[in-house]
Amino acid sequence: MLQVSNLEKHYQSVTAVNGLTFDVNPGEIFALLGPNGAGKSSLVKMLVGFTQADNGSITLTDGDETHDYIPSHLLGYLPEDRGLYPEKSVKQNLAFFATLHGVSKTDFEGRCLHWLEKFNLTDRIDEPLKALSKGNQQKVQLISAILHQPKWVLLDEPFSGLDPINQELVVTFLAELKQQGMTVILSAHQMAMVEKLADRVLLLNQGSAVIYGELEEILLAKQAAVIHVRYADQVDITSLDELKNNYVVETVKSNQLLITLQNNQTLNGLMPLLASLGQVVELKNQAQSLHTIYLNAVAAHNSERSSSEGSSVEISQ
Ligand SMILES: Nc1ncnc2c1ncn2[C@@H]1O[C@H](COP(=O)(O)OP(=O)(O)OP(=O)(O)O)[C@@H](O)[C@H]1O
Repeated sequence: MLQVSNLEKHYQSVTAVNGLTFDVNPGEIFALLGPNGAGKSSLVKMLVGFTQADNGSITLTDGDETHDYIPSHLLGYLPEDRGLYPEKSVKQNLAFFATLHGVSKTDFEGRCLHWLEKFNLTDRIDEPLKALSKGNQQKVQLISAILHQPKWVLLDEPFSGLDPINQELVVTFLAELKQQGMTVILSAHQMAMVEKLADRVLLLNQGSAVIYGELEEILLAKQAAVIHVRYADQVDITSLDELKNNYVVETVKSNQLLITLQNNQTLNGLMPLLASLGQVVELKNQAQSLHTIYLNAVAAHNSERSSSEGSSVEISQ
């Protein structure tokens, strides 16, 4: 288990990571999300021990041992700055990393062929890396990170630079790592991919946690809150004060409403009001994608931050 508590990282005047607390459970796929500059890479570098935290703690428990970062013998790492040997062949590159991690020759041969086939790269095995497209080089780098079958896999933006077909291959790749019992932490900007595979997510903004938890629960909570209603005929919400004054109602079309339930409001309370407006022919939850949830949460957090900064400026004046 990985436990992060009140972690902070400052660079001169910039607070890159601002008091983060979260856990990563063994065997799960954990996604770090957030806009550019949110602090993901700074966090990742502390998790792998490349930089020191200014405050707080990281505790990795592995059997009887504890570590204050993920040690290299337990880790498969795809760093933000990629680096392989362009003049060497695909196989030589992979063999180099496998040897570095003590993988036997027999294990290497089997795993190398297995993953190259999964990524449609089998026939490129003897070509120099520089002859491959950037996306294909990235796939080789991904393979190099996990050939030694580490317990923990940390991937900084594994989808970047890949076309949709190759992004899907990476989703399959990550699902297989999970199946093999590895714990995967990844940072990513591709919400559709994250939605397909993450068990839990941590959304960062300006170094702080904005959303943290089970992906399924996050999606369900948002889904339950927005109700789409379609009537047989057009309706006039101004005729019903109790609805328009107490609920957030948006008229989508003359016969369709979108209602966002606020704290403590329930469908039971809403139903009689909806029925009194006209004949309801369809009532459904409006699913929100992770993409929309992300955008709304970041926008709300930014406006909260700027209004609290604004008020503190007024006080200091
Ligand atoms: N070495 C550094 N020196 C000074 N500031 C830094 C350094 N590294 C990161 N920062 C700043 O810390 C903040 C967080 O950056 P970080 O790279 O961790 O974000 P990120 O979420 O990984 O962004 P991206 O999605 O663009 O990779 C940014 O404001 C960045 O400019």
